[in-house]
Amino acid sequence: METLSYAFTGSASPKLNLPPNDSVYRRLLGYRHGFTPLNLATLRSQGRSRVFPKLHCSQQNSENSIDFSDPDWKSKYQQDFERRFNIPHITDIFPDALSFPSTFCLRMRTPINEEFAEGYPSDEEWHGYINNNDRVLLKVIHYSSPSSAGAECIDPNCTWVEQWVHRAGPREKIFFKPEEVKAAIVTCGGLCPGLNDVIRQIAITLEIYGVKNIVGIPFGYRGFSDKGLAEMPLSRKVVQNIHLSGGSLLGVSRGGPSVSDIVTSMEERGINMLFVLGGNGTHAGANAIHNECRKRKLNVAVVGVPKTIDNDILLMDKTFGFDTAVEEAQRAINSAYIEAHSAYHGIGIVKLMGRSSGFIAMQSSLASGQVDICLIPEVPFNLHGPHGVLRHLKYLIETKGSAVVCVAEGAGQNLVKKTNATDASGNIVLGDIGVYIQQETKKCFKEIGIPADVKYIDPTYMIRACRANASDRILCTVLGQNAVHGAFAGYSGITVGICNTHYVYFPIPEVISHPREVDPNSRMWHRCLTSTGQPDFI
Ligand SMILES: Nc1ncnc2c1ncn2[C@@H]1O[C@H](COP(=O)(O)OP(=O)(O)O)[C@@H](O)[C@H]1O
Ligand SMILES: O=P(O)(O)OC[C@H]1O[C@](O)(COP(=O)(O)O)[C@@H](O)[C@@H]1O
Ligand SMILES: [Mg+2]
Repeated sequence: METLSYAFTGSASPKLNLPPNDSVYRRLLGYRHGFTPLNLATLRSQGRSRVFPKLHCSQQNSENSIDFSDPDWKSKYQQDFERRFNIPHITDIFPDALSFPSTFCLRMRTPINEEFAEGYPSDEEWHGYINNNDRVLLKVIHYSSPSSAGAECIDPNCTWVEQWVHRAGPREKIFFKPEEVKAAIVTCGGLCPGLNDVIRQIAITLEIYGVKNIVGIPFGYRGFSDKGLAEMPLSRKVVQNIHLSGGSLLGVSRGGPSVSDIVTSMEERGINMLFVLGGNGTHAGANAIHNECRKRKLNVAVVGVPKTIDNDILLMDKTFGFDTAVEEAQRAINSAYIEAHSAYHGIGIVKLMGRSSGFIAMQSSLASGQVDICLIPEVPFNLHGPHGVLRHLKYLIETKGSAVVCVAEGAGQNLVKKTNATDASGNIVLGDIGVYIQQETKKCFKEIGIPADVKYIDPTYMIRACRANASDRILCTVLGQNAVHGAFAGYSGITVGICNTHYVYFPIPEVISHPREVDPNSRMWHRCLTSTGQPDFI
């Protein structure tokens, strides 16, 4: 568990040992999913039971909390936030590192064929660069009370505290000479629509800066150690059309060599810019690679691009591929609906991805308007019993004649047999909740003597393998370009993201301290419930 010792010294430079991010803090204070003691009491007094608060009251001791009676608590919190969200820069370890005018020309030239002996062209009069002090507001809602839906509060009064993160984009000064760069791109974890778009944009943008040595590392981190896997040279020509198909040009994998072996391999290959496309696990690896490079005093930029179909990375509006997944899931849900609707007492069950977060299931259910029951990992449910899913299915069959269930793969894991297995990356292999619900539904309707025609659809890999839709492609394009801008600007140990529709750089640890989850007290989840019309299943 994260350390929570808040030592408000009142000195000019307070040493606050704050938790890695707000939601962790909220969790530990019992504010998980926005349920402060206050709003829980309010909701209960209103007789609203659609809440599943888990208050960890035992953790709410004085040692674990900010001293809100300190008149300076807010500015201390902000100072500490500033420190946490500071993005590591090359000058942290090489204070004398030289910078150069950017070769990324806002007025398009062709630096690819230029010699730089005369110095670099600069467009500093153009006002098109990002200033290092440009910031984007992280939270944009001022909740007037902790009882507001989805409230994210720092103190019991839900005081407004501005929290800023760094704006992404090209800087006027760069810290790498393009002709000295060897850039590598690696894609890790599971597939996700848009991987090729990001690879493409990174390669293209690197070329615009004037980099000639660009390679792809095959099959994830494994490609650093497996001698049989050769680097893939990349250029605009090679990547020109790769976005037209799904998957990853470079291949993906789970597991692989140790961080130390990866960095040794990077040294041997002369890689000084590494672009890492992956989810929580990959980013943990990227951050460890960044730290190891610093330990070895290597002048290397490690920049992540969050890739997860599950949309489970903290603090971002969304991750690329998620919109495409939701769109593709419509086909499966619609098929389930047609099958169910056309059958006598038809029940369609669709399982969608989402290891620990139900974003795909929630958004797909909302988008389709055809789902009667949406089940996600964040909201516990009973299958059997008077308030269980099966009882509601019986009601739906009796009243509507058919029903559609959309279940996230990580939902109801307490109901299925544990596999005790892990994949090569150490992720727990989940029990199959979709198959379990299918079997129990068939059994239940047989027992109660009501005919039911149950059809089960598992479209998971079809959704993951497709190419990105137009909106995801734009997101991939901007993220890929910003990753390159971040590396040239001398940042490392960072990842790119979209935050309140603006593009930003985050320090990696802040976005991966735990998987982002659907907040059962959020307006979005309540909208989903309004749309499906489902009751609580507890
Ligand atoms: N804590 C970690 N430290 C270093 N590398 C990690 C860590 N967790 C996972 N990895 C590596 O990151 C890669 C992808 O991780 P995985 O969890 O499979 O996918 P994702 O990045 O999509 O979450 C794997 O090669 C795995 O070995
Ligand atoms: O079959 P695989 O390759 O292990 O992938 C399954 C996993 O992929 C995911 O869609 C995404 O996981 P990652 O973000 O770790 O790639 C999970 O929801 C799912 O459990
Ligand atoms: Mg993972």
